[in-house]
Amino acid sequence: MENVGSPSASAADDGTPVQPISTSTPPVPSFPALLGTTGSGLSSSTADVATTPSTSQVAGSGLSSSTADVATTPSTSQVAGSGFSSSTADVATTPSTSQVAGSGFSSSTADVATTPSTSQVAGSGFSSSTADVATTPSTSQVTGSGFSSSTADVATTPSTSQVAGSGFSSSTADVATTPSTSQVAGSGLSSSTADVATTPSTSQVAGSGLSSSTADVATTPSTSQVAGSGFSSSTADVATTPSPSKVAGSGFSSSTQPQADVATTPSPSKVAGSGLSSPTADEATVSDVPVKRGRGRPPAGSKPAEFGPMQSHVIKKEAGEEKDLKVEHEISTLVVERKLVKFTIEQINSFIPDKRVVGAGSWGTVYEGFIGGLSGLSSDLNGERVAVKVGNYFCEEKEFSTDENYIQWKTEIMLLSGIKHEGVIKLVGVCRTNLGLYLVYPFYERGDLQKSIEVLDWERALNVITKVAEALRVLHMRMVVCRGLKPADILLDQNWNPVLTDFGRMKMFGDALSGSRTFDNENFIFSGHQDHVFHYDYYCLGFLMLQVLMKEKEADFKVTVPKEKRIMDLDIDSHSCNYSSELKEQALKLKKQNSHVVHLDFLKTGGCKVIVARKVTDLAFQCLDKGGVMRPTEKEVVERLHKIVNPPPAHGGSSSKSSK
Ligand SMILES: Nc1ncnc2c1ncn2[C@@H]1O[C@H](COP(=O)(O)OP(=O)(O)OP(=O)(O)O)[C@@H](O)[C@H]1O
Repeated sequence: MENVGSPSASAADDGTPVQPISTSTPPVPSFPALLGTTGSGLSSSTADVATTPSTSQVAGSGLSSSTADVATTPSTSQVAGSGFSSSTADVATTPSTSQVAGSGFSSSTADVATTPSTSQVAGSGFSSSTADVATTPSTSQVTGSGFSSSTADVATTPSTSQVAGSGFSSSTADVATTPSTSQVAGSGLSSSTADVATTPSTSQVAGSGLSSSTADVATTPSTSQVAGSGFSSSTADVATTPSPSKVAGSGFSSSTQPQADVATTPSPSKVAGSGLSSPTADEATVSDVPVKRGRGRPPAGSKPAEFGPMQSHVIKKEAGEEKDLKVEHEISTLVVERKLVKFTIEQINSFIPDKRVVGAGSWGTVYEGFIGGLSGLSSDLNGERVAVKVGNYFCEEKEFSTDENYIQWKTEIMLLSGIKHEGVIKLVGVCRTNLGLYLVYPFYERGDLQKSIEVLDWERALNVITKVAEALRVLHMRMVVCRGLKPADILLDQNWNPVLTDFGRMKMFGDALSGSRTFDNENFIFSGHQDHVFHYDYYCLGFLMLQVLMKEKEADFKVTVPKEKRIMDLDIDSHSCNYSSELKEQALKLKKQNSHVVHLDFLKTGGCKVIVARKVTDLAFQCLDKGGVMRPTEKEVVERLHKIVNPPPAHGGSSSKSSK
């Protein structure tokens, strides 16, 4: 595959500002003038009240789908190589265009868009562009291999995201009145996020590296640039002037105003040669983790973790051995940027004096705890019941920064501190010592869904399914994939509302598919291609739905359900739903395994009507469609569940909860 575009700025060594990456748009892939389908694949085009064509084309193998409601111009979707191209527009007055030239996935969605929402992939990769109430385009382009995502809500100007080489570029804006721009020219990650930004939040990588720019209520740009290889991060809250951060050579540059509420001057940070620059408004916080270089004995006065149950697992290392500069920077940056509470090991131990274990997994052990009246902690934490997750051990042979436990710990922190949603667990705080990694969350007394799956009544069961689907959609909008959602990863609050937990295994888009789920995934993962990781989550959701409907703790459904506990026996053969032959085969296989679809309890206790149970079952099976053709979109899954939970009034009356 050809990478079009190259870094337009080279490493400077004299401290001069980094040249911005050329904003010229990568060439639009040319497509054969095809109408309909030429290779194998599906081409579907649907329009309601469309005054111009809704065009959908497939040249190689793949799926091209184009849907328009009240579109006055075409909603165009094209696939030239193998891949998936989807273009959806509601009340769009200009085209919503989505194109794939190589293999990949290109999705363009616009609601009430008055200009195009454009999404293009030229090489292999993923390009997604979503706009709600956008008055100008929300553009997302990948030319080489990589990922480019651009999302705008109520954007009045474009939210642009571009990848020219291989890499990841994400640009998100809420109520942005000017562009939120994110660009990668070489390989690397460039992420730009703005909430209520009135000017651009710009993030650019020219060489390889990471450039991240985040602004909340910023009235001027929050700029972050990397020209050579390195890391550049710029964060501002209620900033009225720029928080620029630049790296020209290789190195690290961080500019943050973490404790300034209304910062009126820039917090600039620049590295021209190689090295570290972090002149922030809060340097004490950045440097409060002592930086150790090389090997050495533990510093005088340092205490080992008191963790009784953990001691046997911990491979003791000389303190300082693993504390390389990179790890320190990573942690310091995370703690400061994400405004995390960093607990000491003494505090962690005081939270869990009796070490009561409530759960365990492959990463660690979870203890029930309580934050007592500790000085030095904010008052809203005192008195909170918490769960403390303790990493199992570090592997001595590995370099610390590449240790899988450490990577999962960091992933969990990065993802959880970046996503605030009622369906996603909150991170209360973190702790790291030479011997242990710790994560602190609110405590969920009802525990995980696996423990409670048998006692859920119908209404709660439907509520769990719907809220998990909503949370999954939110994760996907942030480009996070679960990679193996299962009941043990869903905690239930006092009101039986679910929250997703266990984010260590989740990934930002771009990693190979893996997960702890064992069922059938070798069949499902058609090619191991990155496009499918999002679909895989919905496959898992389908499975989870069946587990809830059948009150099955186990994922493989091989357990034989006693006859008296059997459920409504779905007559799959004569069933009127639109199962594909492959899906029907799968449903029949499940049926043969004595697995039926809705647990008898639900019907017996007057919990649900057969017709409603069937609707949920249909949806679950469609999520399970291996071929992916029948699988509903994320939006559709959530909308259909909402309609099931709260159906529209039959005769113009008010909507009522009649899902029973
Ligand atoms: N906040 C919490 N409140 C109550 N119980 C919890 C909480 N967090 C986790 N648990 C319990 O601990 C169990 C293990 O937690 P978790 O799945 O996060 O660990 P893990 O080591 O990351 O697991 P995995 O092997 O799936 O990666 C959960 O299934 C749940 O029963």
